[in-house]
Amino acid sequence: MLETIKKGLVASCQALPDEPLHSSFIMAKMALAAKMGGAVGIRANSKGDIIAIKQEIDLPVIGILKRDYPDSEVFITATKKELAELLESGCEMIALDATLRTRPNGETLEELVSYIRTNGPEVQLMADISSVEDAKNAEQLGFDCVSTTLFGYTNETKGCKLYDSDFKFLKDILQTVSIPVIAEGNIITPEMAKQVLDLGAHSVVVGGAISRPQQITARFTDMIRK
Ligand SMILES: CC(=O)N[C@H](C=O)[C@@H](O)[C@H](O)[C@H](O)COP(=O)(O)O
Repeated sequence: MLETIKKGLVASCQALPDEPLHSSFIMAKMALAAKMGGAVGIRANSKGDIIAIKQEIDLPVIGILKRDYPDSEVFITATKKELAELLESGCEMIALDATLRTRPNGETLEELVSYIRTNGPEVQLMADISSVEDAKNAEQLGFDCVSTTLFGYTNETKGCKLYDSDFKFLKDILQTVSIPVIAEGNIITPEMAKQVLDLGAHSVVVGGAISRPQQITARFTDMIRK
């Protein structure tokens, strides 16, 4: 999958239960629209959405499974249970929270990596990271790539945006690891997508700016009200 998405756009097509477009049917159509627009890969949440997307189009999929646990802040593919479900979805790559935070049920990131390498050796692994330390650790554990997904979404990085200080965080990660770095999170314009690729990102994942109409609409209404 990494070869297919090189220097291309991956569209994240996700709508959680509290979002208006929550529906595997709609996510599959969203993915089709993204393909028609030139996306080379899809990032999607849940076995049901991924299966629906795979029935609609032939692009490779980065699968995740978001689930909240009471004993941990980790919610993107947190435990082996989510990995097992994703292995049944047919996705080419699995992304998981690779922060150094404590996981639910005391499971460790190392255990999860070895679970996938044993049970789905053909599936590539993306580390969703929030810091330079996360990135280093993920490379050591043998992840195939890292993504800047969680920068701005942990207690330590709350309020940060990937584009802050001219994408300083992305530049730091690019200097830290030698595995491919995917730029993801708050990339909201075509210019930003081009910029992160020019900086050296392997590919770029865009979510809300493509597939969350409520976010897109708010960008217009916020500007009009100013
Ligand atoms: C932090 C978190 O839960 N991120 C999720 C990860 O899959 C998605 O909700 C994001 O849409 C995705 O990362 C793309 O980012 P953006 O929608 O900003 O382009």
